[in-house]
Amino acid sequence: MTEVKCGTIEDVIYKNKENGYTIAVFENEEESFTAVGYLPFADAGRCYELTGSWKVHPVYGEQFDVTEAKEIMPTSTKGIENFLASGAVKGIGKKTAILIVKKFGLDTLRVMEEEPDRLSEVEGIGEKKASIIGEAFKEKRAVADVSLFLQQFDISPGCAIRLYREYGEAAVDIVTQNPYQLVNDVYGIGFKKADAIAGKIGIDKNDECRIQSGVKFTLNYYVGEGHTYIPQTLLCEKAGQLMDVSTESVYEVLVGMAFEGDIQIEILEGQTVVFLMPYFMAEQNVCKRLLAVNNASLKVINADLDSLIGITEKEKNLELSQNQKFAVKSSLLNGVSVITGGPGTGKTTIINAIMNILEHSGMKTAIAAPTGRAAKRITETSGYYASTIHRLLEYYYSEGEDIMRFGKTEENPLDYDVVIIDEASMIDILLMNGLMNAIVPGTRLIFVGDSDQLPSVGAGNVLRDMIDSETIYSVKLTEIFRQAKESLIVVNAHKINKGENPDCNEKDKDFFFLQKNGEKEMLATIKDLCARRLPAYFKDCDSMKDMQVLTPVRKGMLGSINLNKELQAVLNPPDKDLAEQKYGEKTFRVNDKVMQIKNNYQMSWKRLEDFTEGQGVFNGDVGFIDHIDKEFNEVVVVFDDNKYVTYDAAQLDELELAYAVTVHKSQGSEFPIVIMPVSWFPPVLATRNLLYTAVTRGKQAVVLVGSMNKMYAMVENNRIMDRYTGLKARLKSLL
Ligand SMILES: Nc1ncnc2c1ncn2[C@@H]1O[C@H](COP(=O)(O)OP(=O)(O)OP(=O)(O)O)[C@@H](O)[C@H]1O
Repeated sequence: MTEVKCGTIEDVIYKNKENGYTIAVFENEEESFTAVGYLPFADAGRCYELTGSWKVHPVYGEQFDVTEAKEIMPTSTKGIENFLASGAVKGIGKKTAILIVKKFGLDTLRVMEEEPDRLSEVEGIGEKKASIIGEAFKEKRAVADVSLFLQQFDISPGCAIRLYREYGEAAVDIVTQNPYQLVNDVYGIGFKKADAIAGKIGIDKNDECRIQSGVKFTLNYYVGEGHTYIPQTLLCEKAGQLMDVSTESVYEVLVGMAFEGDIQIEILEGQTVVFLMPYFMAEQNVCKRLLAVNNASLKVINADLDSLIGITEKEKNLELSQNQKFAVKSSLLNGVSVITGGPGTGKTTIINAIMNILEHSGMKTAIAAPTGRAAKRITETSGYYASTIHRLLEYYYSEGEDIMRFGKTEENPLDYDVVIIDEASMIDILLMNGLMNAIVPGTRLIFVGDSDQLPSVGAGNVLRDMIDSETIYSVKLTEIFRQAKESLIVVNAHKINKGENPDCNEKDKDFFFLQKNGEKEMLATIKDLCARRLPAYFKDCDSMKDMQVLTPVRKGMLGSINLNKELQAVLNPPDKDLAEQKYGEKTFRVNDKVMQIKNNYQMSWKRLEDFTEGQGVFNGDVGFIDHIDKEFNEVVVVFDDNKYVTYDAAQLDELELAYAVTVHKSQGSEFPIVIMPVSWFPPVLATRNLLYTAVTRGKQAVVLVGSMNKMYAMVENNRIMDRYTGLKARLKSLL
């Protein structure tokens, strides 16, 4: 029989933060009881009106099974104090809760809602904090209403906050009118979730909005896998399967979508293919501009190149090989050029030589790389300042449009005679598009990178496509120089790349293999290496900063998720002095090594030493938790260059532990010591390419742990995931 009960949470026994499923002990004036169900934001001290019925659990006995839960405001002073002390309102912790209730008593919640300024009458609360608390309370009340309504669609409290932040009061209307809109607007809601909501609302399977959304979802899925387009037949088949509709229904909707400008249907090399519009525009534009820059006449260097190379060799006290000289010359003689090579083949040396020559020639030059870490490394190894490509292009967050934009554009281009882009294998097509927009013909554009690395995380295969098109001048460096040859990491990387097995465990060398059987033993060894053996051996190395565990996968015992949990337990165990903040299954603790997992151009950072401020935290940025403010439920992370970034509780889904990261995420970064498990991994991932990328991340030592045979299998597995990208064909056709 359905009943309605009110009560205050005494104790939370279990809470799934993702979906709000909770088991909690409630109390009211008459009884104490256990309730089970979806309770938004459940915490001790909060009051609810529960609708449900009594059930008898075979083990735990009688429980109140909740079908609907509505948070209500407490009515006693003790209740208000407990509610505020629960962390329900940002900015109020236990101590402040007591002081506020002491001041305003039963009038507390009204004051917070109607006269938040008056909170500054409480000791320790300034005007700014009063305003933060007022805003937070307002948002809390509104989110509670939205969340209550969205419970029926299994939308988690965390998602409800994001929905409210995106749509404000209109959230409920948008969810019920076109849930598919959420897929585009709200991080964390994908097609499947929107489709489940639509199912509950009763939207028809063949509804046009549904199919359009399914098509976009499928295209986005392929973009996420690195493709810029997908063959039309494959798209119809996959989207049809996803939505359980016929391929014909998908095909019919495609035409309308193309008409609306959401997608582009094109015949590429004899095949009908479909692009999401931004990727089509980017490919076309990149192609057109690359050719324009390549064919433009260049500012003349007023000296003989051979003699400039001679001067540089003298000044730098080195003799460039024939191939290196050739690379230097061709990069200065062509509008666009590419220099590739594996580790130790002299890419940095060539950048240095080119920079030296350009300085002598009075050319204005910029060096940039796709990631902050790569840019920092170039500055450290070459001595020339390098920025990220984003910074070079003066990115900013455009508040009104809610997107990231570049300040450097076709109308306001970069003012350099030469632009050198290092780690070019990591540039995806959208970033390349931004770059090409800002380059005027007449600029020399030099791409340097290792085309055998894994391709960019984002869609496209820009570097390889430029090389394979044979329209851009490319030089491949193959010689490994003496100093580099002393490193087994370098020698083995080249062996792996050629399909040969690496040499391991040579005395006084830097490439080690620890043979271990079974995943449990591998995991135990990795933990022991990080916590004890490696710090004891490499005395100068910091196990948090200088060692990096890499893994091919996210899931499983040796996946990054589990490795992080296990490594956190040994490298930064719980301690009464280290504050913690939970998010779903994750626990963040002060000192933890963490990684930002999506580009967030809006997120603000502050540098304490010079009070500079800016916006933008990027996918792959690694930092450490500096402190956790329990009163504000905020986690403060310090990233490279002492940039402090504050995450509120709802933003913690953008953060992951980073004791272990996937090899894909590690691209462009280098670490003194790299440790990687080698077990059975899915063949699409356990490739030569991936092993090569992982090994080349290590500078001082690479330690592989697991099965030697599995490593040999990876070397054998020369499967390169082909990406559907059109840049190569476009470049060829325009030539
Ligand atoms: N022409 C040369 N003569 C002698 N030594 C050279 C020459 N070119 C490069 N080297 C040396 O080879 C080593 C590797 O060169 P460099 O660091 O430029 O390669 P890289 O391709 O940038 O390597 P990585 O990708 O690993 O950073 C360095 O010690 C460098 O001094």
